Amino acid sequence: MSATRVLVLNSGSSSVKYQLLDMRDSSRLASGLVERIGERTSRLKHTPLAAGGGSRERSGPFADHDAALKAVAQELAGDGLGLDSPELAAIGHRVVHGGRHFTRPTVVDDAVLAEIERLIPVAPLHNPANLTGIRTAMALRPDLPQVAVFDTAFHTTMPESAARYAIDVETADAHRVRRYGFHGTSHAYVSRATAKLLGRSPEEVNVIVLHLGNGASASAVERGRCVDTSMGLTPLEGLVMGTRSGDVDPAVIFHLARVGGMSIDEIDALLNKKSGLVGLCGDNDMREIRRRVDEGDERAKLAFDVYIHRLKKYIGAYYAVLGHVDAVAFTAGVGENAAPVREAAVAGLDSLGLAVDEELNAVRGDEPRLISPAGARVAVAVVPTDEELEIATQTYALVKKTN
Ligand SMILES: Nc1ncnc2c1ncn2[C@@H]1O[C@H](COP(=O)(O)OP(=O)(O)O)[C@@H](O)[C@H]1O
Ligand SMILES: CC(=O)OP(=O)(O)O
Ligand SMILES: [Mg+2]
Repeated sequence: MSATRVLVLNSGSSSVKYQLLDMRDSSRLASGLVERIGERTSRLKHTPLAAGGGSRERSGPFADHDAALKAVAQELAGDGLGLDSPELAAIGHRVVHGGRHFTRPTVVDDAVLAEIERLIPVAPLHNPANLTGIRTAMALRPDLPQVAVFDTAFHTTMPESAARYAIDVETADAHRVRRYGFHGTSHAYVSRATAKLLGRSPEEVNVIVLHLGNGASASAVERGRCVDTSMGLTPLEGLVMGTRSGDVDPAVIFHLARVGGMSIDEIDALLNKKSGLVGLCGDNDMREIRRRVDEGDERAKLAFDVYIHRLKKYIGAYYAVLGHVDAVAFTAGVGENAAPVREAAVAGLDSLGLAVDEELNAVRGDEPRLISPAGARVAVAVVPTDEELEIATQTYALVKKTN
């Protein structure tokens, strides 16, 4: 096959991240981001890496994901990297919810589109954006394979004991209520990269991966296979996130409806958009929260403490699930950049063999690195995730196989 380039689209609820890669050496030709789609202040930042130039910014407004992607296509064309290029082999799409059906990357056809659409109620912030991304890309290049790479796929190996909620089996099955897990592309990539950092193969190690971005999730990876993860039916369960509550007693919902007089939609918006760090202190950016903590702000300290307490609980839980842990890996925006979060999350866990070396933890960089003291029983690592590279790799492998 002569075409060796893959365009990856990671469409979020209000953003699109993209990368164009040459899969001969996995090099990046261009990357970019459209933020705040649908708002008046939306903007596009495009970095043509192959051309060696700096980033270009373009302000919107981009009314929806369709408009945003058309603008991305124009930017790429401006660098001679347009979607009409014969060197483009496929377009890879992050799709957040694939249910139980999709366990591996899949070439999109009408049936696949229909299934992604059917799953919208369990990924209302994500799947609609993913669908628009696929449809717009299909319209621009109807001849190219469009490949869906699912956030849920890596977690389909979870045993029933971890995937089942303890609710009536018939009711759960009738409505496909179970724990699916998300961020799987990142958990897969980071657990493998962590094994590599340790000089071992993925099948030889047990890793706890902490993906701490705006959305956040933890996973327990046993010899390369996911055995538990913190997100559930939807990306709301588990850790404290930027705007999502993570775990709450389900009776909070009944209480807010019955006693608080709130509608289901209002409670949904509360838990998904007005909770987590933003609900606790008004900010969802960890940089800002740390700045406020350092100034003695009590609300910011409360938010930080609740965030860390939950994170620590999951580290302990997954330690128990795995029995033996070789490494704990921190990744995504918070995990890769926020040294105080990493330090606080493992503080006091020496008896589990977990500790962070203060100097190593303070080092910044883009490469996977150890931050535990020399000779520690469990490695603690910072392992930058690269969901776009992983999606491109899976996409290219699939189209090469089918061509
Ligand atoms: N230097 C930093 N220090 C602390 N936190 C950071 C830093 N840079 C980014 N973050 C955090 O990372 C978050 C974004 O993470 P990211 O993985 O890009 O999220 P998403 O993919 O969900 O948008 C920001 O909201 C912010 O809290
Ligand atoms: C599934 C999920 O939470 O994704 P994100 O972190 O991109 O919002
Ligand atoms: Mg992310």
